[in-house]
Amino acid sequence: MRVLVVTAVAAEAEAVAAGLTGLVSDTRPLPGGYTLARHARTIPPPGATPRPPSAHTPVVDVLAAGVGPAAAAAGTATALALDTYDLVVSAGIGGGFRPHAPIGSVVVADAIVAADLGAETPDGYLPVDELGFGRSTHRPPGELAARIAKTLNSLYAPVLTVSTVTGTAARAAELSARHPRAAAEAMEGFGVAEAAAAHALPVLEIRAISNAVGPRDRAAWRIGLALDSLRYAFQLLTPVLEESP
Ligand SMILES: O=C(O)c1cccc(C(=O)CC[C@H]2O[C@@H](n3cnc4c(=O)[nH]cnc43)[C@H](O)[C@@H]2O)c1
Repeated sequence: MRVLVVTAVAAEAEAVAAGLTGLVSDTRPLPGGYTLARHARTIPPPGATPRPPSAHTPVVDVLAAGVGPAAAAAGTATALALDTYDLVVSAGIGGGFRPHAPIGSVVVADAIVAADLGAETPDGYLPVDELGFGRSTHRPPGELAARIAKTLNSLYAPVLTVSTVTGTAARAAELSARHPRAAAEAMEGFGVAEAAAAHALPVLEIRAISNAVGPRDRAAWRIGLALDSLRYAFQLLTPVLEESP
């Protein structure tokens, strides 16, 4: 498979890259000031037939596109316009909804939901699809996403995309009431998914939980632990990502 993994920041991209065991990496600049790290197996595993590199050689490209859905969409669309891929993955750290997703756990999205793309009304929130302006949910390919969740022994549940990090119990309760199965929130998945959809490509989202969704408590963040979980997730996923599409 040719896979594009999009993270927000360099530390997440480095954790993904560190997990891609056995793959050799190089970096290349993209227009817009992005740097793409390409990971590929240059020496075939024992028993595999050596083939010259082609547009179908399995690669895992990793791009840190910036924080938030707009930066994620712009970076993803730039990379997708310049090369051929079979799969796009939004990956990084995220907030976990209690009690489903404890710190250090991993969530694979069964739905990627724009949770604040809509309108407030006196009768409550209306998502953008109910306003008639598009969509607020992307569905990852069920069989692959479920298999990856099983490989990672992770939660398989909706991941919300927000432009503002939740920082109060009231907002966490509101989001949970609207999306009772949601296990995580982050800021990029929906942007990555919109760009993937524009290129007719399947999309996954994988989040390692660094903090609980709720009242702001910066001291309780465990970014190192979440990055470790992210690295280990991609270590387990390397053989899956190298499979034929
Ligand atoms: O200073 C704060 O209180 C604060 C709280 C949460 C997140 C931030 C960030 O600037 C990180 C955003 C970055 O990390 C992902 N992320 C991690 N946890 C969450 C979360 O609970 N809600 C939303 N996004 C989260 C996100 O995808 C961004 O890439 C600062």
